[in-house]
Amino acid sequence: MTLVLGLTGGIASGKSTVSRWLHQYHFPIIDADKIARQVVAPQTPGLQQIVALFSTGILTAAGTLNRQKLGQLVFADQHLLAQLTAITGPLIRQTILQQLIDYRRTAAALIVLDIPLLFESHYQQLADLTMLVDVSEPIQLQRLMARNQLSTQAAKQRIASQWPLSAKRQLADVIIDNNQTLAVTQQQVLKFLTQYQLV
Ligand SMILES: CC(C)(COP(=O)(O)OP(=O)(O)OC[C@H]1O[C@@H](n2cnc3c(N)ncnc32)[C@H](O)[C@@H]1O)[C@@H](O)C(=O)NCCC(=O)NCCS
Ligand SMILES: Nc1ncnc2c1ncn2[C@@H]1O[C@H](COP(=O)(O)OP(=O)(O)OP(=O)(O)O)[C@@H](O)[C@H]1O
Repeated sequence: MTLVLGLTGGIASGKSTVSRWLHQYHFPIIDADKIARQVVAPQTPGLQQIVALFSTGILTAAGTLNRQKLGQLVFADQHLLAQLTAITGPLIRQTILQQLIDYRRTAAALIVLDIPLLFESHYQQLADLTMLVDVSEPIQLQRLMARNQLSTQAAKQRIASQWPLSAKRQLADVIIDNNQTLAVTQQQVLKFLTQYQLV
């Protein structure tokens, strides 16, 4: 029996951190951010569509997508973000669905869907259970600014481009509180795995 876990959070709330721990137990991870990078790799239809929308100025000298520049543009303009997501969203969904089929065939006890926009894009329908990696807004802001070297305004714009964590809290089955140390968070993940007899 396979349990499909929809893992989500807000930007910089700690999804990748929790996902890395789950991967240490050899559970397969379907990583939407990683897939989002694959579907816009050089020579893909995804990258061609982005160039058609933003011009070749959105490429690096090496011909790859300039992610930093694109992030600066789209997170400052909701309309542009919607246009980008209209290109990447269907490509990401197709890959997620295929990976889910492939991993189901391996009869893994747990498959993790690590998807930032799990609720916004209705991916929770694919999951048996949803888990939210939760943080308070001041801590989220602080960690995001530190990790991405962003100003307060730019970090706030990125947070505002997603549903607030307060809304996601109402929908999640399991909430992991990531406001404290990594060790405290890890304990909660272990408790979950034990409760579901996955370790
Ligand atoms: C804008 C881009 C180029 C910025 O790249 P960058 O390497 O700086 O960030 P990265 O991809 O690692 O994303 C970091 C975080 O931003 C947030 N984020 C990314 N895309 C979106 C989006 N469309 N809407 C809201 N938040 C988003 C997520 O929390 C994600 O974990 C990139 O995020 C992107 O291509 N986004 C569109 C694809 C997408 O929708 N991804 C979400 C997968 S569900
Ligand atoms: N409990 C914690 N204590 C201190 N720092 C933490 C903690 N949890 C995560 N971090 C740090 O906060 C940042 C965000 O964490 P992480 O990258 O796991 O978030 P994420 O939700 O995957 O982000 P994104 O949505 O942007 O991909 C990272 O720099 C990480 O090292």
